[in-house]
Amino acid sequence: MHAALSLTGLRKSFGTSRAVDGIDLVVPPGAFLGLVGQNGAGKTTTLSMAVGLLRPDAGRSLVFGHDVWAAPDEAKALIGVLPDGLAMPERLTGREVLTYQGLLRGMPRSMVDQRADELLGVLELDRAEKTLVIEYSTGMRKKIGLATALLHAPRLLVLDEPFEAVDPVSAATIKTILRGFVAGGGSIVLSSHVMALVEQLCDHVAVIDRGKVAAAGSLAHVQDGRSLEERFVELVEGESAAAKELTWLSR
Ligand SMILES: Nc1ncnc2c1ncn2[C@@H]1O[C@H](COP(=O)(O)OP(=O)(O)OP(=O)(O)O)[C@@H](O)[C@H]1O
Repeated sequence: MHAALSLTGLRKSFGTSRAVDGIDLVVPPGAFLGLVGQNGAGKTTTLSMAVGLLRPDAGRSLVFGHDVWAAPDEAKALIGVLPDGLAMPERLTGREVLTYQGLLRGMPRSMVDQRADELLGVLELDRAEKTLVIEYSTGMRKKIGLATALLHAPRLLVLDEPFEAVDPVSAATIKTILRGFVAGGGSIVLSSHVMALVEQLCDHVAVIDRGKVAAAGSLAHVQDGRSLEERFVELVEGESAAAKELTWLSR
């Protein structure tokens, strides 16, 4: 059986700075993997290359065995993506965004309408009916982005910080949707800075540090008997930085 996602030797430099430095990662089918790492570690760059939004300098990304660059139609039909800093058609309403995306994917209009109704309802995007995306809050943009990623019922979801700026009620809804997606046989890769959330939701973890995989595997394997936060700090050697103080703030 093919892996849901298989990354081999992914590399990307921006100018002289190497953002991703040889990432190898396998996401088994049915896995819910949390990708964690410090700011600038290379998570977004890795995920963008994994889904075919950014061309790597070297390496491959296979989605259920389909190369995202050599066989983009097959690969992209299987993935739903919530990219970082989502570029959206700003002058459309939330419903129009879903209709546009659904029709672009070749879905029948009746199916697009029915799923859009359900997604807007479940994600409580009531205002989305009439409000243009340009007027959305950050959290609403995340939610309509997630709805877009789910619309065509993909087999793999790749979500860049899906809970960022989302209120607790909506976060609970999103967690339920994602758990249901995995229970139904789907696979998920999500990036997050919130270790508690990764521990709560994910069964696999990959820790990225300075463009490389510092640790990857089942949650229990990576935790190695400690909390994910403790293990993370240890792996990325961030303890000394975390302990630094601004002495001039003390009175
Ligand atoms: N388009 C770009 N041009 C130049 N440098 C970039 C570009 N995109 C990313 N970088 C650099 O690549 C490195 C990795 O960035 P990336 O956004 O992948 O990190 P990240 O782990 O997602 O960080 P964060 O947690 O802060 O979102 C950083 O040093 C960043 O400055």
